[in-house]
Amino acid sequence: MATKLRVAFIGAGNMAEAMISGIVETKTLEPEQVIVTNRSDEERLLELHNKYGIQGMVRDRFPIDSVDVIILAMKPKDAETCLLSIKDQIRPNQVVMSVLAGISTSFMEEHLQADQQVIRVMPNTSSMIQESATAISPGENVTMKNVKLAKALLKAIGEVYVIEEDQMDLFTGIAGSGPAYYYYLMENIEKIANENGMDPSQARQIGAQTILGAAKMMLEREESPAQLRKNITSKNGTTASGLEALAENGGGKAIKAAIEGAMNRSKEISHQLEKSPVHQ
Ligand SMILES: NC(=O)C1=CN([C@@H]2O[C@H](COP(=O)(O)OP(=O)(O)OC[C@H]3O[C@@H](n4cnc5c(N)ncnc54)[C@H](O)[C@@H]3O)[C@@H](O)[C@H]2O)C=CC1
Ligand SMILES: O=C(O)[C@@H]1CCC=N1
Repeated sequence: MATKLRVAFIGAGNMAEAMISGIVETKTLEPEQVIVTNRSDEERLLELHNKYGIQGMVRDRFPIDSVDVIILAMKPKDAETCLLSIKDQIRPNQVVMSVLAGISTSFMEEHLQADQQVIRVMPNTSSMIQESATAISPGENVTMKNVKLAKALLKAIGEVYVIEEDQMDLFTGIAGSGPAYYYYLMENIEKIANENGMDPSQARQIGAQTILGAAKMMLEREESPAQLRKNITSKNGTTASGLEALAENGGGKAIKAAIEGAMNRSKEISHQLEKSPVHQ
């Protein structure tokens, strides 16, 4: 990683913090190489400065020319205004990365200068502990050198996959939103454990270790998930009963609906923005 590289986050919410935490804690960048901005919430900027040592400043005071990489981390609905506000201030050799759900590289390119280098990124909040599954799709003008730079930067927050942009909505449904499904599963495990007399914090440890073990098996073993499942399932045993109940209660259907729901929302955000008056 270039030692002098300077990176600015526009947007100081949960996702920006999760990424900053990974980048600073792994020492991929020194805190003074990272700037975070928002519109006006100085208290939040001070909080991030105190936690990570990075520089915080409100958007109007931020000298955008002073950074090499700009990471857009506001809500998708605020993207268009933000892109138009930076359009005339940025140079072609600055890279604009966006972590926004549903914001395509062509949308960014159309709202910036014609030759602007842009990269669409989809991380998740496990960035905070350097365990994100992050996808990137480079825009048309980005150089290979800057794709490599983006990969190196994002490696600080977990695993990085370069994917075709037409897979980005699906990736968002599986991985960007994905941690929430496992947290929801865990909330329910804790609830059931509590109803059956187990301390919720102990249930959380046990449930999380079980998810972690299964995740590691899928990453480290060659068997398919179906085979790994079969290996646990004794005839007339407990797992068979559990899986039967899961199927009878629409387990597979629920997982499909969740991923498709998130994927379709990502597509919908793109379509809504493309139809917006400023865009036309
Ligand atoms: N939270 C998550 O798990 C993930 C979020 N994302 C994407 O990250 C983006 C941000 O999400 P969160 O951090 O959860 O939202 P958030 O609501 O916590 O943070 C958004 C931030 O953007 C700031 N902001 C809005 N407009 C601005 C502007 N014009 N200039 C400067 N700052 C501005 C707000 O003040 C706020 O600090 C979203 O677009 C979302 O799609 C992507 C992957 C995962
Ligand atoms: O809920 C959202 O829209 C964002 C994008 C992926 C995760 N959180």
